[in-house]
Amino acid sequence: MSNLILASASPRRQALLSQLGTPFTVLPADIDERHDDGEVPRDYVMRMSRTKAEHVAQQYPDAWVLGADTIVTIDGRILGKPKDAADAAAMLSSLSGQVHDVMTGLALVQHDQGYMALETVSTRIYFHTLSDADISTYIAAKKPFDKAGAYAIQDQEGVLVDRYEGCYTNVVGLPLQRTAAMLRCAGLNLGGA
Ligand SMILES: Cc1cn([C@H]2C[C@H](O)[C@@H](COP(=O)(O)OP(=O)(O)OP(=O)(O)O)O2)c(=O)[nH]c1=O
Repeated sequence: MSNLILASASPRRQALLSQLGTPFTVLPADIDERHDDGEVPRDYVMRMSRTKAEHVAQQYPDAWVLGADTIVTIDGRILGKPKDAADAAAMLSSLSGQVHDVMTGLALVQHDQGYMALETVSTRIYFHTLSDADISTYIAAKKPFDKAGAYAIQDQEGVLVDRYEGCYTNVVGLPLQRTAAMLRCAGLNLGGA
């Protein structure tokens, strides 16, 4: 067991964290991801990332545990992963021609030392205007059911996202520069990063 644990089932987060060069173990945290009524997006992603990290840290109190949660937010609403194709179509049509933010919460926890660091990172996304046919073609081809907001910036060949401002890796699920800074602050060595 490595001293650093990524509390995530996301293959994208695992691939991104590997780029920092520090060894880690993956242990997904199966938690309830429903949001509370009236909970603002920033509070929600912080609560989710903290809950994922703490869930694993309780079992491994001497390990450093990193949890993350990514959502799409538009007009104060939270879009998580779509339930089905109809939900995905409704999400993509609400994003069509609009500007939204992708927000990731990050939590680094170490129980034995009582350590907890929380961060949020936001990236602004400008979407193209999409027709109903664009939306159904995208959903049928890409099946984006495991993605917040029903799309993946890394898997859309420019048909959805016109441009973005801010951190790209944040949209894919793990803002790398901020994650590296958090790990460094906690005294964790990063191999060459
Ligand atoms: C908007 C967007 C989201 N996503 C992904 C990132 C996250 O993996 C996912 C949001 O779901 P999350 O609940 O943040 O993460 P997860 O369920 O994949 O993994 P875990 O909870 O175990 O850590 O959407 C993309 O890959 N590309 C994108 O463009």
